[in-house]
Amino acid sequence: MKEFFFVINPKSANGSTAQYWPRIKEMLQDEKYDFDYQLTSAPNQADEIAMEAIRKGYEKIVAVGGDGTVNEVVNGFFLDDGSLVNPKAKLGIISRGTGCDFIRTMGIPKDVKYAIRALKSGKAKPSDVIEGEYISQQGQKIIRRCINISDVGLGGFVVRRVNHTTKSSGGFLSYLLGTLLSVLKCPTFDLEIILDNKLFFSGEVYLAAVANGKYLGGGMKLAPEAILDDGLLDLVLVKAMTKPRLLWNLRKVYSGTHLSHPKIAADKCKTVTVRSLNGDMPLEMDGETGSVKSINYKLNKEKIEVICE
Ligand SMILES: Nc1ncnc2c1ncn2[C@@H]1O[C@H](COP(=O)(O)OP(=O)(O)OP(=O)(O)O)[C@@H](O)[C@H]1O
Repeated sequence: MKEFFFVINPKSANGSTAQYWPRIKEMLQDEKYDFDYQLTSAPNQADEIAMEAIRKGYEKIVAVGGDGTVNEVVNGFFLDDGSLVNPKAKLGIISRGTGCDFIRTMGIPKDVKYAIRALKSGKAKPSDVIEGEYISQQGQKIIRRCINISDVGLGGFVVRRVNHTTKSSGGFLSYLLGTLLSVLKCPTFDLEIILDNKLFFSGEVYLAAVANGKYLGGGMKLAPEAILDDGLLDLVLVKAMTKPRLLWNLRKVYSGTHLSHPKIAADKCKTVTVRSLNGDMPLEMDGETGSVKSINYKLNKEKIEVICE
């Protein structure tokens, strides 16, 4: 059995990974890596590919793509009941996305050459995994896991917009522009937020985020106090305020200095329920979007080991 299995999303980084993968493969061969690999041929396939590789016995599964690919591969590590397919399996990341937000908190190099070297370090750190449970628009109960951040409201609005652009100006600018335009259009949402079974807030908000990592949107430090393996969820609420005020305060989110703002609330907890009091709200989980009326968050019962420097 080879040491590594790479799952590559050729469509990531604006489609450029398709051309760049042969170069990565060459670098891996030069560094004498022992590996097999598979490219995805459609969306939402990376989780199945990762799970099959783990079942075959590979213990180092490396996602090559953006936050969406990392999300899918993470989902491939877990059975429906939240237990690991193989507790010895570890996640590696070669980031080829535009957002690249999870690796910022984990400290995985963005530069492919260094990311490849980090895979050899043999070091790994545990990360919590967020579990979101909701009813799909088709009426099915869905359990989806995410490793970085999930949010309802403005975040889903932004990601939907950005995912429909080419993202050719890079993550920072694409998400900044997407956020500015979305703020102008996005309404507030009348929500009820329940933390550890107690009502935390009820009223109009732009965004309710549940975080494990600190960053989203190509470098916005939305949850500066989030710690990857503390066994807690970080809730960040952006309550209703005027749009000029929201735009003005956006700069503070990049430096993570927004938590003291009177219209921001943040807390740590074990479980969060976000319930809309008027219709569906946009949902985002690690950059993948949907639409829900209510969602329950908790931490998955098992952590995932992530290979890092
Ligand atoms: N072969 C494929 N063809 C079309 N889409 C794919 C394929 N493989 C994966 N996808 C989809 O591509 C989307 C984007 O992937 P990903 O998020 O990894 O890249 P990105 O958008 O460039 O990065 P980021 O989310 O960090 O900005 C995901 O929704 C994924 O399901």
